[in-house]
Amino acid sequence: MDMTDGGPDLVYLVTGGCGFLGEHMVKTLLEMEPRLRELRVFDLHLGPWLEALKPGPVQVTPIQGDVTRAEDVVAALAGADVVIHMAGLVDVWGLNDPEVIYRVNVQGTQNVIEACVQTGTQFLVYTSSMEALGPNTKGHPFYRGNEDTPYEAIHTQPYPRSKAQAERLVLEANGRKVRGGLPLVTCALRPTGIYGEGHQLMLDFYRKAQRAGGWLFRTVPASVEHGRVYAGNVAWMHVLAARELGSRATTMGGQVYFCYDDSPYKSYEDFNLEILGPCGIGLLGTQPLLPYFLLFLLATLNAFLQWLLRPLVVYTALINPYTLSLANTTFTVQTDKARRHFDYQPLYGWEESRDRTVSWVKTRKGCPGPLPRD
Ligand SMILES: NC(=O)c1ccc[n+]([C@@H]2O[C@H](COP(=O)([O-])OP(=O)(O)OC[C@H]3O[C@@H](n4cnc5c(N)ncnc54)[C@H](O)[C@@H]3O)[C@@H](O)[C@H]2O)c1
Ligand SMILES: CC(C)CCC[C@@H](C)[C@H]1CC[C@H]2[C@@H]3[C@H](O)C=C4C[C@@H](O)CC[C@]4(C)[C@H]3CC[C@]12C
Repeated sequence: MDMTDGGPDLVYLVTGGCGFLGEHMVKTLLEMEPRLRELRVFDLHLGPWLEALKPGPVQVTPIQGDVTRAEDVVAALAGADVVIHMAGLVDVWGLNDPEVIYRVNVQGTQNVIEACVQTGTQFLVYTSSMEALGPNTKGHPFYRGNEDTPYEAIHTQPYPRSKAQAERLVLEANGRKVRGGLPLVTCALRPTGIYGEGHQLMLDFYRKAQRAGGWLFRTVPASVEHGRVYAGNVAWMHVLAARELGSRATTMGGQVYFCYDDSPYKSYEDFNLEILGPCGIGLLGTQPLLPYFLLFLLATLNAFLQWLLRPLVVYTALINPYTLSLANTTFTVQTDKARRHFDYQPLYGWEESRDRTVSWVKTRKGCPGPLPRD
């Protein structure tokens, strides 16, 4: 990628561009990447909001496609300079069969890599996850760690296992020769729990609290820190990583970066309260209102019901043994690797990130919507 000339001559492809993070990604690229000539938005389900972007100076090309179909990916990538690969199945609730999660998250990523090689696309930024590393099932805390902090990654669940496998594929592909003979340059970004406009789970908590008279009930000790990062900053980090991969290939190629910003270190529920508090929601209890063993029992019962009802219906509940252990294990990051390697600074400070999310929740207040994991 020629970094010297400032003209809009680059073609980007964003897979999963119509998801929660994808929408932030597409809008941030259009706003912040002046060298963009064409932005291809690839997704299984295209969002109607894309239409509003079409009259702008950058050519926005919606592509309905499936990352598990190699031919879809090759066709979408032909002639692209950069691919930001964030399509994936985010499923920690057992909604999908493990093989489906593998096919989309791992095989889909392999398809993206092979398509880069085949079409000559030289730059690939992969949206990984903190879960490629942890928390592990032993409940080991990862307290404000960085990319070099030793941690025993143990994956028993399909989603984190798939993210770890896909991340490895992406990093190992760094340096492969693409069509035309140039080396593929790859890196992976690992967001912690993302929040922001479009965060369905935040809305689910909001509506649940509304039905309970405006209250949430504490289930996780306040001392358990859970990493959170604003979607706009995660998107911005992808913009910068993609921009710099060309000129800093030796430094950045094959590297992982945690996504971080100024969002405060808090428990999962205390953080949610930062957003939902200004929307009129309170959190009851300074300690968990139910003892852990009861929550664990409930989570196990939910897992049992899921197994029992599987032949008839896919029963899912918010709390299962895995989500309970995720929420109850400290996992936070403190790092400056992205700043050192590609000059990343958050685009939005904490107050602005919070306020943007609060405003969004408020606008969604009256809107009916599904509560898929009630
Ligand atoms: N939400 C988080 O807290 C979080 C945290 C860390 C990492 N991530 C990662 O970020 C990425 C985006 O997550 P999100 O929260 O926006 O999820 P999302 O479900 O909102 O978006 C994923 C998008 O991928 C698309 N998709 C799914 N299967 C596809 C397929 N076979 N072909 C093409 N497109 C397909 C979906 O239609 C959807 O638009 C994922 O890779 C996820 O693992 C998310
Ligand atoms: C109060 C709790 C017991 C209720 C259950 C909360 C639970 C649904 C939350 C807790 C932690 C959340 C995950 C965490 O933020 C990180 C990620 C990584 C990312 O790659 C996908 C989303 C995910 C799994 C969050 C999902 C919701 C979780 C499990």
